[in-house]
Amino acid sequence: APYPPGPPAYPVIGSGGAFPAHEPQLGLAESAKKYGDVMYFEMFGKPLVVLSSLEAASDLLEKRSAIYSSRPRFTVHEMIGWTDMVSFLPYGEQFNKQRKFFLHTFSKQGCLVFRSSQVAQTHLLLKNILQCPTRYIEYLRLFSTAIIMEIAYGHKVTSEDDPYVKIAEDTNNVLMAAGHSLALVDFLPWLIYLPAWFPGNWFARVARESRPAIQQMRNFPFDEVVQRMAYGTASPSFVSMHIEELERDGRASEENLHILKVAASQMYGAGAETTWSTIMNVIALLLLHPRAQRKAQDELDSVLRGERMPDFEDRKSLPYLDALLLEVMRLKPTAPLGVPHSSTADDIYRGMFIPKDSIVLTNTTALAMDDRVYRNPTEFRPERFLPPHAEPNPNGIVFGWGRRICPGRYLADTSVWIVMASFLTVFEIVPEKNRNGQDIIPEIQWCSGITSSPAPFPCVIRPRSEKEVKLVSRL
Ligand code: HEM
Repeated sequence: APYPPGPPAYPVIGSGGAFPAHEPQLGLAESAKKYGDVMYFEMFGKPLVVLSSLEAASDLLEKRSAIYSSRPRFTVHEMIGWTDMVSFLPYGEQFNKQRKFFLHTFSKQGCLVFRSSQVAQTHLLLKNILQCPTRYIEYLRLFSTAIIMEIAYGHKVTSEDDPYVKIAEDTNNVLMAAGHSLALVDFLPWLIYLPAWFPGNWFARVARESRPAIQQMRNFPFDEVVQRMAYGTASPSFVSMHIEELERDGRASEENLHILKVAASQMYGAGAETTWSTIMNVIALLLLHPRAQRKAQDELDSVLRGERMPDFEDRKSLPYLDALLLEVMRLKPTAPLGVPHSSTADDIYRGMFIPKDSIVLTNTTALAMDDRVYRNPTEFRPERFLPPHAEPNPNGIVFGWGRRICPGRYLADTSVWIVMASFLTVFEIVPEKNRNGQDIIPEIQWCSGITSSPAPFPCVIRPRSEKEVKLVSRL
């Protein structure tokens, strides 16, 4: 069978030259109009397949997940020394062992244990923003870090001076420096043999400088939990709950404790930036869509009046807010080009040959913009997810697919839901004014890497009225 259609390949570079370097999700969505929803690139001899429809993503990554659930090699991350974390691991025994820790703890039901931490951190967030609304971006960052640290290690972060915040910042710097997706060196692995001073060999420097931060992130919080458990002062957390379970089952071997340590250290990298970016995307789009903001607030006001009861286990108990969050996540997917999967066997799909070891990218941006699935897809319209419309839930677009689907999705979803329900009850997001008293409606730019979030934009966050100020002061 022939390969899927794609740009022409040339000697050595293959079709690598046609792969867009900047905001690839946009260029690839354009190419898909020409080549179709399953596109083939030969990148310096390596097969790369780009999926651009819900149907193809679901057919391959879900229905044939036995083949499409591995990961490609992430060379830079390998050099840093953290590819033993679940999100980088190829499909196999190590992967299953580590992922099991997540599935167990963060199932829909399992997440309920962490609900009180999510609510307490949200209250702290509201108080912080009330005191200094202009710093809302930093406070949201603190919130996203604090939630993860509390859930992973039972450590309560209450201020920006906390040592766990420093660890988180250092880790984030590593993530930013290394990127979280594919780099040229993944296709040309011999580049790693170039000396560190060689122009363009940034990865050797990043790897060298990152290692101490990674060791600190892995060891310090984990060792603290072990110590607190020995003193009997540990709060329940992902780590303490699993150590207890391993000890109870007689499986607390050095190897299993190491796997747990690695899994816990992954939570920050996978969960903090993504949660923060998603909340920032909501705030940016609500600034641009005041009517939607007002509608969500009307719904929340009906809760305060006692006419409606929100149910933590059912987001649909606030249907408009639920639809609004889905619409933000569809229109501004937090991971605009998904996270690459790779295939572990040759396959034939719709008569096309997809070779073993293909890198498989799902262009979530193209999926969200598919007008066969979403009517007027570029339009911001939460109502598309409400009866009688009920367009498909963009879950795959947001959280990925099959055996690699984000295991933190229920936790992340409720964090975003609780924060936005609370935030919109108390605050409003309004444009800044110019000297003539007119609203400044900013042209928001979205920075895109592995996650996409708005570049800083002018806006004002303020309490909706004195009543809300009192409400927050009483929390
Ligand atoms: C709104 C926030 C979040 C978003 C948008 C998000 C999105 C994603 C996406 C797109 C993937 C890749 C799925 C695939 O390869 O098909 C992923 C993987 C992952 N996420 Fe999340 N995530 C979020 C929050 C979290 C949180 C809070 C945690 C931790 C509790 C977490 C843990 C993970 C892990 C461990 C993986 C790797 C899974 C694997 O490779 O098998 N995520 N996430």
